[in-house]
Amino acid sequence: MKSSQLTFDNKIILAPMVRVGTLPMRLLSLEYGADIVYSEELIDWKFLKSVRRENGVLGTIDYLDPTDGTVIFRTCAKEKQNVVVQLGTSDPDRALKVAKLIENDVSGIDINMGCPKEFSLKGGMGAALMTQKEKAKKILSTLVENVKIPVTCKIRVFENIDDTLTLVKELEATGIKAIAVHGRTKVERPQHPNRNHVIKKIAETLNIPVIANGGSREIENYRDLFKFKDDCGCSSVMVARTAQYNCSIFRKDGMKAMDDVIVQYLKKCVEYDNSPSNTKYCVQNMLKELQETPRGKRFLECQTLEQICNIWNLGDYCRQKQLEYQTKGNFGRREIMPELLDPQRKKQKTIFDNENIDVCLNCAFIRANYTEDPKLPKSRLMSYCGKNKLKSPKYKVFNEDKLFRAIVTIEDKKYSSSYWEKNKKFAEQGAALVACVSIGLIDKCDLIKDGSILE
Ligand SMILES: Cc1cc2nc3c(=O)[nH]c(=O)nc-3n(C[C@H](O)[C@H](O)[C@H](O)COP(=O)(O)O)c2cc1C
Repeated sequence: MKSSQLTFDNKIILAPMVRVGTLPMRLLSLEYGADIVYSEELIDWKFLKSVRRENGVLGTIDYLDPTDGTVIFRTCAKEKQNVVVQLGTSDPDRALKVAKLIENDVSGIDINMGCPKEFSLKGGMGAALMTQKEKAKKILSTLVENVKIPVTCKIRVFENIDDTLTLVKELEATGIKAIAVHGRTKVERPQHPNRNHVIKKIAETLNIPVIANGGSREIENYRDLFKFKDDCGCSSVMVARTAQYNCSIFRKDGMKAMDDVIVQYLKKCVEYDNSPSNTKYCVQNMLKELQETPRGKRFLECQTLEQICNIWNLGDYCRQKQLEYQTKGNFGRREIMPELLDPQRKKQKTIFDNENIDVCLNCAFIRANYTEDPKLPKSRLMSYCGKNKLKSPKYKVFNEDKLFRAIVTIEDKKYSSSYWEKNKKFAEQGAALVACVSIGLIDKCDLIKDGSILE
């Protein structure tokens, strides 16, 4: 219904940020006080090949890559009224197909017209659209005419104010509900001053809400958000980098300490089974130079959500939650749904399944747990075989999507870890670890304590 549609005046908004604007960050920003949260930029063709699934265990709606089950976009009811998906596109028809796919799950669609990255420009997306006005207008008008949720776009500015004003007037005429303006040109970087006066001119010229962006350098606390937006003559403000470092910037009552924010963020990551790599990336952004401290270095070694949580004393919370989810059913990120597998991957999975593994544990190899080489699982296994006059262990490595799993064979018995490692060496160590536990060279309880065993 029109009356319940998202509006864009007097709003404080989390800006679209690749890898940062995933579900846990969006939900936490809303909890702290953001009015609207934008997703990271999602490329149209990735969305188009995705499959929509309602995840009953997590209570989310997932758009999954059918070839490997990875999450392209995850959303949930808690953000439904406030989330805008940002699309990277160069084609009205593709953009419309995506919009129709997602229009019942989100509250708005934004078109990225400001990204200056080579990948976007070469694909005719992002800032390339600012110089291909007809195409830009066609994308926006196609969406406005055919989808029931508001459409917005996010641009940068031209060197010349008049060119910028001509562009925004034409974009406004397509029927978009708001326009976010990052006050730098395509070639300018964060160290260049933001052209607040140009944003102001745009706000004076247009009738739709103009969302001021680009002010992170001048935004250190909640009050600064308002100073920046007033300086730009806008009623709404969108913030990226300041929120990337500490999303409690949205709190009226002042910012929270970094560790408090990390704890709240990690809880959301566990609750919504965010991928360890994405979680790690976002926490790294919050830690900044603190990554160099002993705690930061321990954090950098982490490979699983549980290991990351341990550092902020949330290990028990993480284990409990994961157990709860496991008993409810399949919620795993990398659990591949057989019906979605393409024929090539089906073949690979079958090959792995047919290996008839004798002992399999979900066991991650954590390099930091082994200070001396002779203590490494592979070395231990090798010396065990030598002492007992057995043939040397034989390793077979499997590779899927830049992730690795190995099987080690000792005396015709096959051992493997079901955890996919980031490289071949780690995969072999993981398989050796399983063999060591099974043979009794390493105590399973120790592995549970140090976070290597994940179930
Ligand atoms: C890590 C990161 C990722 C970003 N990803 C996107 C994106 O996906 N789409 C987009 O339109 N802008 C993206 N931006 C640009 C921001 O949305 C914003 O326009 C810019 O950082 C200026 O705002 P700020 O001064 O508040 O940081 C990104 C910026 C950062 C720092």
